[in-house]
Amino acid sequence: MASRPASVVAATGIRRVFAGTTVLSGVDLRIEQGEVVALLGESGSGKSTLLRILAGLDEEASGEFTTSGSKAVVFQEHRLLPWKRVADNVALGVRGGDARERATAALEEVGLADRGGAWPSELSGGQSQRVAFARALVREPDLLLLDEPFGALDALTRLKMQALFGRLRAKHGFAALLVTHDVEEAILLADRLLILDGGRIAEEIAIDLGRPRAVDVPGFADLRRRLLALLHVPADPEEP
Ligand SMILES: Nc1ncnc2c1ncn2[C@@H]1O[C@H](COP(=O)(O)OP(=O)(O)OP(=O)(O)O)[C@@H](O)[C@H]1O
Repeated sequence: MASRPASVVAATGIRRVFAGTTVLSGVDLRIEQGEVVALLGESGSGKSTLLRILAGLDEEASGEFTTSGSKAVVFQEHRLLPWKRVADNVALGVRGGDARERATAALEEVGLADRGGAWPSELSGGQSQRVAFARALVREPDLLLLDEPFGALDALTRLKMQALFGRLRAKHGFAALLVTHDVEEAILLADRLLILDGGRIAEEIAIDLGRPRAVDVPGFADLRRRLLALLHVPADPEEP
């Protein structure tokens, strides 16, 4: 019998209280190797808090969690160091004599092979976010933790970045936790959806729409409508 692949994230009973207010009251979560899980929830539901905990950036949380393999985080803002050139930003913290070559290869993968010598201030928002992805990829992560990585981009750039993410994922096979407000993005990119509500995972939905996937595949609209209802958003702007 084939053994079950190890989970890249296994968390149970994650709790986080800020100044007497319970934001996470007992989150259980597993992410399997190569699986993309989108985390949805209303504003303030604790999505970023959970992601930061899993990234190891919040030591005040309680509960148990393990992550296996290497991980990298991409935030809504690119967080590039303005005093380092693009390639140096990507290579930052990468050990080994081939760090430079690996940074160049990662930049090539995100379509910015020719911008390694540029300063971050010379890049557009979309390009900067590509660099942020290159900086994550160069670490060959088993797990990407993504906090609204396309949230600050214009709608067209966002679509291009979603396509880039799909290609990178198909090639590298990393697992990801994708925090997003965008219901369509979640359905397009994820294998499974989680809805955070009341401090817990209130709903879990496997997406069986196949790949490649587009907004017009059968089942997409129904799932979108169901998710909007779960998030208490009217599907029709004129709905009373
Ligand atoms: N460092 C902090 N100190 C105090 N309260 C915090 C802190 N970080 C988050 N919170 C509170 O925890 C709650 C959840 O915040 P979080 O940013 O995780 O929500 P979110 O679901 O990611 O929201 P959004 O979708 O608006 O980004 C909010 O009420 C927020 O004010």
